[in-house]
Amino acid sequence: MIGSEIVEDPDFRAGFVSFVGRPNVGKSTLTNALVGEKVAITSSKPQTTRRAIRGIVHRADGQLILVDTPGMHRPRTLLGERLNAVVQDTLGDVDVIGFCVPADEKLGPGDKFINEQLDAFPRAKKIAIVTKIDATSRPAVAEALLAVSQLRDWEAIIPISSTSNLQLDILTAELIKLLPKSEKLYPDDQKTDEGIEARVSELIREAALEGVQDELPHSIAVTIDDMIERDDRDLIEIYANLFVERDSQKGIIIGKSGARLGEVGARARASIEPLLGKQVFLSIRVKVAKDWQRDAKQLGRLGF
Ligand SMILES: Nc1nc2c(ncn2[C@@H]2O[C@H](COP(=O)(O)OP(=O)(O)OP(=O)(O)O)[C@@H](O)[C@H]2O)c(=O)[nH]1
Repeated sequence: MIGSEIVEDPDFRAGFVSFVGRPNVGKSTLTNALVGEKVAITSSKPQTTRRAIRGIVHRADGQLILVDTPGMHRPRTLLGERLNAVVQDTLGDVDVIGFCVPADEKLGPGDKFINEQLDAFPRAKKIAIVTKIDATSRPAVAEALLAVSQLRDWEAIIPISSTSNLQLDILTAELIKLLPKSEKLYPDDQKTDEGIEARVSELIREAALEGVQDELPHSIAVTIDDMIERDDRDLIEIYANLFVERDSQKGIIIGKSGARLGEVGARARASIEPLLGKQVFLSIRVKVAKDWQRDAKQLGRLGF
């Protein structure tokens, strides 16, 4: 063979990294900030992440494959148990675990509980990430760093802010150093390996979560029936179902004369269109799946 010269860098590193931590500490926001594209959904409501989503960070010297796990918590419903099973499966084979604690809150029992769980994954190297340092004072950050340093012997402890882009490059470099030497695991232009339908349904769920009351977030699931590319126009038709658990929740989602559902659709379209690079026609049908979180058969149908 002539001329096909592939320059292999013997020092290149690649591997899997997972961020863990209590709900709402900023794991999804960090994933998105590192990848530079919206791959994981974020929300001010806890426990909005349900799937292990991968974001891929490409650097000249390495490739980080980020596995975003749901917040670890004590299970209350069957859905909770499945989420925890996802966490266990994920952490069983990552190279590095990034334990996230927010700088603007005191280290609590929830953080300690999760830190203790990490003993079950001896293979993974462990670093501590102190998140949201923009949201508090320097002394508070110092206090958070000190508190987390006392939990275990971390490979590194790195303070960051995802929203103010503080120290994210340092974190990336530090994570790459901890990965095994390996060739590239994904092509350069790939940022996630999640299917497009899964990403679209997550964006719809995110749009539906905005502004809803506390108990509702856990009750919402979205499935996609169909995505049809129109030949005659630069347009994709998306037919989605939004499931809630009770009739009363259906009313909340739809709103007066459908006003709220209209807003949800508009918000979802605004984030789906840049993802698909096309105009989107979006149909959302709201359906009731009674107590789906507790029902194994329904959970399966909704993709959990
Ligand atoms: N000020 C500030 N806020 C942040 C930062 N990172 C995340 N947040 C906010 O914290 C909230 C939770 O962020 P998420 O990324 O959804 O948290 P998570 O840990 O993924 O949450 P779960 O999916 O529930 O496990 C959101 O309102 C974010 O905007 C940060 O660096 N600074």
